[in-house]
Amino acid sequence: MRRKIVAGNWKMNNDLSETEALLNDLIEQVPNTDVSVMVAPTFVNLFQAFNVLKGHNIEVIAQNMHQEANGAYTGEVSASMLQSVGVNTVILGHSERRAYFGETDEILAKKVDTALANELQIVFCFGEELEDRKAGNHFSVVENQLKNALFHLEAAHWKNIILAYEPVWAIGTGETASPEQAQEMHAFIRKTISEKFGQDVANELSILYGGSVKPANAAEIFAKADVDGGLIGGASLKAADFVAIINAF
Ligand SMILES: O=C[C@H](O)COP(=O)(O)O
Repeated sequence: MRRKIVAGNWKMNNDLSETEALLNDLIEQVPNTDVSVMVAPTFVNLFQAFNVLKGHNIEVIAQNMHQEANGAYTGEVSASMLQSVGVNTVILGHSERRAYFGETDEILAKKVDTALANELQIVFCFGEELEDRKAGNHFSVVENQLKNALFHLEAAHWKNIILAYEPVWAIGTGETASPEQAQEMHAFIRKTISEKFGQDVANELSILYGGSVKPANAAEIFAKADVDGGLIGGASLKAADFVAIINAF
């Protein structure tokens, strides 16, 4: 059985008191559910997020990490630093990291290796830009992103990987991929993984959709056979909206 997951990526939002307030709202409102619920606050609030959520069924995850173990990388955070505050899961490859911070497939392949070597689970993000889709190149772009960053892995590694397909044109724009577009791409991704790593890996792999998921559209996206949940940006910043998305399963 594949895991159903709803993860909130808070991006660079919420200071300490806002973080505490939103987490307390989530404690009150998140239902008992078979959906794995995750939230990704900014680095400086991870430690306090664990304190606030102690004993509650919401996982605190990180938005990023550096590929090196330690050293002279001013402003960066390592895998072992994340682990030392209790983090077990890290988002890698978000399109904003790729676009604004120059994260290439090659860097991401290294980050993936470092995360796995440190026994972190990965939410690996990828997705095409609008020009790619308009040109009809979206499948090959996605396939290359997967190949370049993940195809050097072994089948056994995949128990620690969650994929998040996020078409860049749908992130923060209010424009969502249609449920059919999401399903078509998710099925392609599962087939691609199956061909390389085998049917068992593909069957167990959770593939999330991200890009303007809201309470109004979550149910029809999550209803699709190969969509196992969502990576939620803007709508994860309001407890009521995030909880409505969890309840959309
Ligand atoms: O990580 C989340 C995605 O970038 C989606 O963001 P969004 O829901 O604000 O479009």
